[in-house]
Amino acid sequence: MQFSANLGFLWKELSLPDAILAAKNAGFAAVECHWPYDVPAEKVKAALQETGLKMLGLNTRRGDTSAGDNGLAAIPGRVSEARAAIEEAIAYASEIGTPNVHVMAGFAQGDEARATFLDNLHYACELAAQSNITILIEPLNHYDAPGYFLSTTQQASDLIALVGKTNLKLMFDCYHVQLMEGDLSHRLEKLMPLIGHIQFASVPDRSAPDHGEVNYEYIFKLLNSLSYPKPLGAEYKPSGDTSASLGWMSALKHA
Ligand SMILES: O=C(O)C(=O)[C@H](O)CO
Ligand SMILES: [Mg+2]
Repeated sequence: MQFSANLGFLWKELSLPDAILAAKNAGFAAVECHWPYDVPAEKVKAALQETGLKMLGLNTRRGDTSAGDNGLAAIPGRVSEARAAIEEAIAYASEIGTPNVHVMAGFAQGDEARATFLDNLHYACELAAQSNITILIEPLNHYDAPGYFLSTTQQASDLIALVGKTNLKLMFDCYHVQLMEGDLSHRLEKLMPLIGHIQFASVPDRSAPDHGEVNYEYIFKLLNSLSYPKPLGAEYKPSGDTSASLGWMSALKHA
């Protein structure tokens, strides 16, 4: 198994370029991040080149976080902001060679939100295809993100079918899926053709994946048996120093 360090949570105290170096030194095969926009893309690109790591994914900007925004793409009346965020994310990803952009839906409910999200996803997929980029959508759990538009894998599968683009995929975050739906093994098997990236953390405390209600040794063995080919995203919140939280890596690498 190979792992991707999610630098939104791991080595958070370091600058993004330094966090990339730290991930390399710790033995990660790739990295991913949340919102890299405060760092010029050339600096991130230089760190990726120096380490030989790929940045597997990044997110669209969330909007005005001080006003509580958590994404824009499903919010009626904010289409031009949502599209600007999509354009910015795709341009940044394309400059640093990132293959996936997670388009964040935001807090909204109902038919108008759904229609807005579908339109914006269509727009994102067409733009992303020009740079060979995949668009990801990620169901988030109701405890951390109450009122977030996208909360289940069923909802995500329906949206993917409706948009009908081959570069629209599911971000399967085991942490969120376990909290909302459970049944991880069957869901991973069934949804495999739709999955663009997988993330993991302990459940329910979202820390290192060596305790809690999910047995990741079992899940990673299953992914191996399904020949899942890509690094798995370690997106957890270390309870202290990141480097001291990595005992799980050697234990799970050979799952
Ligand atoms: O919260 C998550 O699980 C994510 O992966 C998003 O990128 C950040 O909201
Ligand atoms: Mg996630």
